[in-house]
This record gives sequence, C-alpha cells and structure tokens, in this order.
Amino acid sequence: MGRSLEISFKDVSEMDMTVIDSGSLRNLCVDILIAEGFGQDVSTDIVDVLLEADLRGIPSHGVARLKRYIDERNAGHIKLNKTPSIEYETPLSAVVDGRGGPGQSVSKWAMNLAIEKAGNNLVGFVSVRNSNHYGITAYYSEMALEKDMIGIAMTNSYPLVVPTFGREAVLGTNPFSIAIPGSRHPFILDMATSVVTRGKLEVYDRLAKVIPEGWAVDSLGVDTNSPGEVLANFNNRRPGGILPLGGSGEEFGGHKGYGLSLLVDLVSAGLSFGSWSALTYREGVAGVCHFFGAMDLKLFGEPESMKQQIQSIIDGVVSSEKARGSEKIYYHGEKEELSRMYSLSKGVTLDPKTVRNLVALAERNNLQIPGQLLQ
Ligand SMILES: NC(=O)c1ccc[n+]([C@@H]2O[C@H](COP(=O)([O-])OP(=O)(O)OC[C@H]3O[C@@H](n4cnc5c(N)ncnc54)[C@H](O)[C@@H]3O)[C@@H](O)[C@H]2O)c1
Ligand SMILES: O=C(O)C[C@H](O)C(=O)O
Repeated sequence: MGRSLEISFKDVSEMDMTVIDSGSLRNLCVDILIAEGFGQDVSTDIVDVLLEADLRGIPSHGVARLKRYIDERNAGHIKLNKTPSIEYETPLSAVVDGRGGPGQSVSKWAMNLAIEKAGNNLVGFVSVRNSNHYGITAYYSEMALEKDMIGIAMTNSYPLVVPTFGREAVLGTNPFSIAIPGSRHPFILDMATSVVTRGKLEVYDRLAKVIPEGWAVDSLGVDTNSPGEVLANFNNRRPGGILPLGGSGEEFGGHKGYGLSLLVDLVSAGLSFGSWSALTYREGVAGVCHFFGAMDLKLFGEPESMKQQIQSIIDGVVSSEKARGSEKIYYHGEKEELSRMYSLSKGVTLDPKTVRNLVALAERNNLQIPGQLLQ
C-alpha cells in the first residue's frame, strides 16, 4: 500500500476517491497537454514524471499539477521549442542553460549528459540554470542505476522555506536525491530539505484538512494550521512559509535542514551562475536551477561485488530489532516501489478536486473523458 493511501488520503472515505488505470490517465494527460499546445515530446516528458509520482504514492507531485504547467507556460515561465545549450564544459562537467524550457525535458537531457560523461570518464557533473520545475527528483537520479552508476539530482524552487530564526521564505523546498545500486534493490533517498513540500500543503488544502503544528508558519513567523493561508502567502509573496527539516528553531535540528536547503541552492544556483530560490519566478522568468551527477561504481572497484557490499549494509539495517509496535524497517525507496506495484495493478487513486480539474481541462479541449473519471 502506498503513502498516498496511508497518509495523504487517510481521512477521505474511499467513496470519495477515484481509481483509474495508469494507461488511461497517462493518455488523457498527454492529450490535454498536446491540445494545450505543448507538443508530443514535451507532453510525454511532463506526464511521465507526474504519473511516476502518482504511481509511487506521491500525490503532492502528481497529475494534480498538470494545470500548473499550463499556467506556467501561459505566464511565460515555461518556454516551448527551446533546447538546452552547453555554456561551459570540461570532460567531466558542464554548465547548461535550460533557456526556459520545461524542467522535465531539460533535466532528462542534462542527466543524460552527466551519465554520458561518467560513461567516458567515470564521473560526470552538470549544473543547470534557467530551467523550470522538474517534479520528483528521484526520476533523474535513478536514470544512472541501470549503468551501475550512483545518481545524484537536486533542484532549487520557488521561495517557500523560512531559514532558522527567519519568517521570510527565501529558500526553496530544495530536494535532493541520491540513488545507489545494490545487488537486489537500490537505495533511493529522495527528500525535500523542508519538513514538508508545498505539494503536500496543496494535498491537505484540496482535502480541506488542517496541517499539524511544526510544518509551517504564518506571516508573523508563528505556527499555523491552515494550509490555505500558507499557500496564499506564497502566491502574494507575503512573509511566512514552510519550516526547514527539523522544524522551528534549533531544538530538533531545524538549523541542519536550513543548512541542507542552502547547500542545494549553493550547488544548483551557485555552480550554474543561476538564480537562487529567492530570485526565481520573477519578471516572466522562472530561472529554476538544478544539479545532476553520475559516478560509475568502477571508480572504487569491481561493480558486482560493490553492489553486494552495499546490499549487505542495507540488509543489516532493515533486519535490525524493531521498536515496540512496529513490524518493519523500510529502506529508502521501498515505499515508492511497493506503491508503484500496487498502483500498476489496481490503478492510481485521485482525490475529488483533482478529478474535477482534469475533467474541466478535458472538456475545454473537447477531449473524450475516461469513464472511470465520470463515475
Ligand atoms: N521539484 C521540486 O521543486 C521539489 C521540491 C521538493 C520536493 N520535491 C519532491 O517531492 C517528493 C516528496 O518529497 P518528501 O520530502 O515529501 O519525501 P518523503 O518524506 O515522502 O520521503 C523522503 C524519503 O524517505 C523515504 N522514506 C519514507 N518513509 C520511510 C521510512 N519509514 N523508512 C525509510 N525511508 C523512508 C522515501 O523513500 C524517500 O526516499 C520527492 O520526490 C521530491 O523530490 C520536488
Ligand atoms: O511547489 C514547488 O514549487 C516546489 C515543490 O514541488 C514543492 O512541492 O515544494
């Protein structure tokens, strides 16, 4: 069972939720973007990443955000028919200008460049400026796994996170992902450097749920239970925002989450000479920055035995003693894998507002609506 069902949707009765097979959902979303003028390749790139999020039980970054990309194209942030360009290059590295292209297309291209460089020289690192929101980070880090490489991906974002002791959101939710191949399964850490993502606030808002204290602060820097208030403050560029991983102040390590978030901005925007989070989405330019890396296991020895060594470490951790009341210790990436298998066989679960929004997009483009969305 995926996280979407366990966590985000737990207070909604199953009667309210819609389940749709992933193939029909994919076709509908691609058709909507094509009808909205995105072109076949870009539409496929965007929907692939969104649908992967829903399949993995990450509704915060799934097809509920289809309209966001249409709006960002209409606002001039996402520029179509622009291809990324290499602005600086060494055999091991490159600085890429995304030229305002869709984040998903730019990022696949840039991660492939990092993997190609690692194929030639064992490591490859690519920083990207002037791109757009790219969705879930593990989509890109995982691309390295099939070549027996460690994949690294990170991005900055719209300013959403207040630094420790601050009340102005100047940092992004700035996620990073590291994917390391193992002999049976990989380790895939993919995490925002904030307590939660804006997408999770959007899920709570769609479901009309309050958020727990410790997630976000209002414009005075005080805890709030209202996701709608925090989201409105973002849209109006008022103070307030999401707390860094570890929460408010220093007691539970908020200063470490703040450091991780700043680190992601320094690597993504610093190494690409691009916009740091606070300067993104201004004057018709999104300016989002990413960083991608690939490291061949051959850097350190024979890959097959190294994957066994990595597996034995993960196995050692997850087979350790469980806390009272707990039956299982997960490895990173396991819940997403379980959710993916479940969703591929049973279908993707969508909340009522997401269904209404997809139906509206289909109707305005005179597209046929799958029966599963009309029940
Ligand atoms: N593009 C952007 O600007 C942006 C910004 C922020 C986040 N995101 C994406 O949002 C998604 C969600 O981020 P998040 O921080 O909410 O993730 P999360 O908190 O749900 O999961 C973080 C990591 O913890 C692992 N995990 C979860 N429960 C676990 C457990 N009990 N034991 C061991 N591992 C466990 C997951 O496999 C994952 O690797 C990510 O894909 C991220 O890349 C994107
Ligand atoms: O919403 C964003 O712009 C960033 C990220 O996807 C998030 O949900 O925090």
